[in-house]
Amino acid sequence: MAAVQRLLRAAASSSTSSVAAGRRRMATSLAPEQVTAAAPAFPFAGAERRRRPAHERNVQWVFLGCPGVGKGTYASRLSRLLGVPHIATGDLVRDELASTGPDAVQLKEIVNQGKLVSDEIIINLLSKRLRKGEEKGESGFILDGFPRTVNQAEILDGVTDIDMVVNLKLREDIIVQKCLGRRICSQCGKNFNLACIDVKAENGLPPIYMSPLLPPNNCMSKLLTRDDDTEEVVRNRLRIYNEMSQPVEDFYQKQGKVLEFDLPGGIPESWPKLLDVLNLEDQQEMKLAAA
Ligand SMILES: Nc1ncnc2c1ncn2[C@@H]1O[C@H](COP(=O)(O)OP(=O)(O)O)[C@@H](O)[C@H]1O
Repeated sequence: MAAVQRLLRAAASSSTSSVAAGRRRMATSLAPEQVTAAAPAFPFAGAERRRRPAHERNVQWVFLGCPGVGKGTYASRLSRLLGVPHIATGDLVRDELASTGPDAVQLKEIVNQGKLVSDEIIINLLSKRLRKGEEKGESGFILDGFPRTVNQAEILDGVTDIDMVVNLKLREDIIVQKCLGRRICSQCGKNFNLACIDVKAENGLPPIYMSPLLPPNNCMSKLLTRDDDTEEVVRNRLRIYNEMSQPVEDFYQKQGKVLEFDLPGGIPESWPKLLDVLNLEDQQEMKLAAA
């Protein structure tokens, strides 16, 4: 069964607080003889056997980090380098908001307060995106913004293998400045950042310089700020991240899959270092040589 169908089945049971709860509910809804005879040990037990081994597919990575840390930037660069889709659940939510879909109004309210949308909605959006990709022959992925709760991480674990989790880190005061500088071009859809971060070394912390990511002239007059990039909402998103998503880091730490990466600065400083720790410098050189 395709990963998408497994995820959709997981979404159907994700309205409970956890996969374990879904498993218990499934067992208790069955007659006792069915529990022993028919109930699988895990709702996706068949899926376990059909997982594709890593050597038969492309990488399946997750990017973690506070809102605004730069997950999108690095995940999309790596996805181009490795030839895998970069799937950002925030983008899926924004696409849904821009649509006239049935969830759009309810979603807008949640997102504009910096809150998380329900696991059920997000998993449905992700499943749809994965299904489209599978139809096009995509293999592997870099997930950005998912999972954000332990429940989402458990569901993902139930349907597919995650090879590695890259956890990007940056000081919170810098993250707030970066979020407030974010702009998106209403015409081409590209992301830019007007903030120039120049923090001196203090209290034993290294200096950090991040140059702005300025748009070309033709985008300049079409820049929009996301409705959820006000200081109040950004701080709320960070608070929610610390509460809900910090445990996701612990979840993957226990599996020994986390690569911690402290961003040393902007893209020029961080990108080569990230390639170095991921052992991807050769890949980058090959790609440049082929270009
Ligand atoms: N995995 C998820 N679970 C729940 N809500 C999500 C998830 N991913 C995105 N969202 C919703 O979309 C909004 C924007 O997400 P995103 O673009 O990832 O934020 P940021 O760029 O600030 O990290 C979030 O504030 C949240 O409301």
